[in-house]
Amino acid sequence: MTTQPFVFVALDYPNADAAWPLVEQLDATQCGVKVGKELFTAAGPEFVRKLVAQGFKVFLDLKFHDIPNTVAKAVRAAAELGVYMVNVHASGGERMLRAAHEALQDLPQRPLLIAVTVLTSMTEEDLHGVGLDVSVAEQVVRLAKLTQASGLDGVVCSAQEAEILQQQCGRDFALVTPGIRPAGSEQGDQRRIMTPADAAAQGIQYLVIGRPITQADDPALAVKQILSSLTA
Ligand SMILES: O=C(O)c1cc(=O)[nH]c(=O)n1[C@@H]1O[C@H](COP(=O)(O)O)[C@@H](O)[C@H]1O
Repeated sequence: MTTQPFVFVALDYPNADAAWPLVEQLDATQCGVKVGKELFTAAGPEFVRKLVAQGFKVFLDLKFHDIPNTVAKAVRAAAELGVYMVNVHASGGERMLRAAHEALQDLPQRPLLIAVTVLTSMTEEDLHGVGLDVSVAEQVVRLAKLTQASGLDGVVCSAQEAEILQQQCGRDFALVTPGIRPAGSEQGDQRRIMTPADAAAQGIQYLVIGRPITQADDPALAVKQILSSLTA
């Protein structure tokens, strides 16, 4: 039996005022929220603190990718906001991953530290375009193993790679999967997608869902329908 995944609603809005009406309709006991580059750049740490104060599990998705010292300090600053999860790019390499992990160790309560493997918008052709002559699955597994060996809690990948990652990294290694698309919804720039129900059946721990909710006529209803599809 698989446990139902926890859903992070991606608050991909241009500012706090645009995001807040949806936040007000969400139940913090049923889902979390993700703050990414657009909203964080506009609304900043204050907005993240406000979400945390409202009781939301917050995934701060800033995908840090820099030299080890810079990423370690950035991850530490994110942790001090009280977020539940923070991410870095696994392709920053082992020393960067270890430095990020190390930076959180003395905190009484630390966020989950997750590394992005291959963005869900990318295909094998895109990997070839950046000089990586491997399949998506090979690259995802390679980066997930590096992430795990560096002490992190899990990876961002597509739900399509869940099975191979569960085989290669075990079921306790957290999988965070964007690229979730309910049947009939627009794919947009995502390439490696799966429906919420199919992703739930894979035993994935965390789903990230943005536009199928934020662009829906009734975003709050879209959240409810997605959550109920996970148990169906
Ligand atoms: O780290 C992420 O959250 C992330 C990684 C990835 O590989 N793909 C990906 O889509 N995301 C984020 O997940 C969200 C997906 O949004 P939608 O495509 O609108 O559902 C966006 O906020 C992305 O920034």
